[in-house]
Amino acid sequence: MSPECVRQDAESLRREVSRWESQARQRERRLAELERELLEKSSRAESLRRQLDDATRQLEESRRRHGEYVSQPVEVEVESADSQRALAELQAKNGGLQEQLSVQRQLLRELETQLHESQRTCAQLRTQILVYEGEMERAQGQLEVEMQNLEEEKNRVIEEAFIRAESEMKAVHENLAGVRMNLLSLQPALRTLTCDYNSLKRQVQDFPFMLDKAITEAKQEICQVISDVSSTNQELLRKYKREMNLRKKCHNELVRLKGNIRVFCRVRPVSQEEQDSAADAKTMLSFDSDDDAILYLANKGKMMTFELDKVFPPQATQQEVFQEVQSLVTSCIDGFNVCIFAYGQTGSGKTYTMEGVPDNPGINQRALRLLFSEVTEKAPDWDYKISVSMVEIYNETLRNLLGENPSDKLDIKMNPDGSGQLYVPGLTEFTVQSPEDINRVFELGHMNRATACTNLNEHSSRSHALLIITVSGFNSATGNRTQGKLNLVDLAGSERIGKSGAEGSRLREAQCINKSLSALGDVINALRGKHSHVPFRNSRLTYLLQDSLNGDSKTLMMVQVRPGPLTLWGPAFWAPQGCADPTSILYSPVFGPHEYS
Ligand SMILES: Nc1ncnc2c1ncn2[C@@H]1O[C@H](COP(=O)(O)OP(=O)(O)OP(=O)(O)O)[C@@H](O)[C@H]1O
Repeated sequence: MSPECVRQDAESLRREVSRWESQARQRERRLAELERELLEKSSRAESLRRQLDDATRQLEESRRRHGEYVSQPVEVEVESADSQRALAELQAKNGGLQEQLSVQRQLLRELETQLHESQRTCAQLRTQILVYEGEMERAQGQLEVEMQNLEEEKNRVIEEAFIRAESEMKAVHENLAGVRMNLLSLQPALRTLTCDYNSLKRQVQDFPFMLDKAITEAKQEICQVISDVSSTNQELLRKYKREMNLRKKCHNELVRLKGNIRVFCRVRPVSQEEQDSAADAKTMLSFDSDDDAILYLANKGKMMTFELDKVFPPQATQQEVFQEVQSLVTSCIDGFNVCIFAYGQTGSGKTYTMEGVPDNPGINQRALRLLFSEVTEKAPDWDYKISVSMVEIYNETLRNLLGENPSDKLDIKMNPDGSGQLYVPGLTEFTVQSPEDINRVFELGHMNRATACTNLNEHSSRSHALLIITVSGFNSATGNRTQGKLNLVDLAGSERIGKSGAEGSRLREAQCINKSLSALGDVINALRGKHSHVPFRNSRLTYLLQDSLNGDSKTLMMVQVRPGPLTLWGPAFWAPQGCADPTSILYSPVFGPHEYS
């Protein structure tokens, strides 16, 4: 039992005993009262008895006297009438005394009854007192036993605590001895520290003077460094401008040597459906493991070789493709206009290359993210603004995909500012400041494109989708300004009308697509051939992109190819030499094909 429990038990027993004691005291008081009452009643009974005795004595006296009178009746009768009157009075008195006696007797009986009653009560109370005393003795005995137990428990607990305290004391003494030892060994260290502290204190006192001196020296050095840096900056600025000019010259030279139009080819992987159909899966294409610019095509026992700027095999990833185009993308930060076209027949992977899929984005998103990181790196010298427009060309009609009314038709006009530049009145331009803005813009463009048609997949195959990114920069140090435009174009599918057998509105759609693709081919051929006249106005697409195809702008044609038998490939590989189809560049003297038997 814990000391706390023992203490609580003793406390409750103590309370119980005091309760019993107060009860006993009450009963003792009551007993005393009853005894006092008994005494009173006994003395009253005694006085009544005395009264009774007196009355009896008087009565006896009266009787005796009466007897005397009765024994001498004649004498009385003879003696006098007075005596007779006295006799009558005595008789009346005797009657009264008789009555009094009977009353006193009655009273005595009552008092005797009361006395008996009181004696019985007294006996009962005495018995009760004896019972109480017995109980009290028993309680006292119990209490003493409990007290004894508690005393023993207390002694045991105290003994245990004492033993514990002794062992703790011993441990504390040991610790103390260790601490004393440590203290002894620390004393020399303390002396060293005190010495160090004193010397530091002296140094701190000297510090303000030293600081003043150091600040003055540092100021002089900083002034010197600032003047050195400023002259170095001017030197660097001069070199930077010279490098920029050199870079531009080199680029122009490169463009002149290579032409500013590149052609890449991307072959998409065989889909599950195509794999299931054994005939379709048989591909006639092969690649050169040593030269990533060569594509082989087996046709009627002959091997044709196409030489392009770059060929991406089916396993090429979105990142690998983007890596090859990123220098073109960033050149718009330097003020160049750039066009990247995805060209190919329906299902060849144009949208996959340009837009990509949510978890693996294509050139559009990657280009915007790269532009963001590049312009951020150039801050704070350069301050850039990136704005975005989205346009769709369907049946030679221009639609504003970021506008409030995407079904409204837009027009292309000459800018009234006299710059000779074209512009599209009413075309919505969003300034984007973060990758989140880009996502919002793409979502809006996609939603507007979807709401304007009944079947988005079919519609997107038959319309050109353009993402136009304008990057304007201002260098606060040099005052230089730049403006470049990046046009990312997902062209409509390039099916041949004759083969598709289209009629009515489908025929008109196909004619429009062919017309605009031919116009694009004409423009590219005229630009590559450096013709004096370039027929930009022959289609909405080439007219809209005039600024971005002309001059020192850069163009990339990404020819998308779907695998499978030759019959499925469409005009990309079938266009006869000299045909206006833009893919005829594949047949140009530069790219081939070279036939081998
Ligand atoms: N490189 C690739 N890797 C994996 N899947 C691809 C690749 N290229 C295309 N695909 C898939 O092939 C299918 C057709 O591609 P996509 O829709 O991009 O073709 P498209 O040329 O844009 O067709 P359309 O002219 O009808 O718009 C899609 O399911 C696409 O996800």
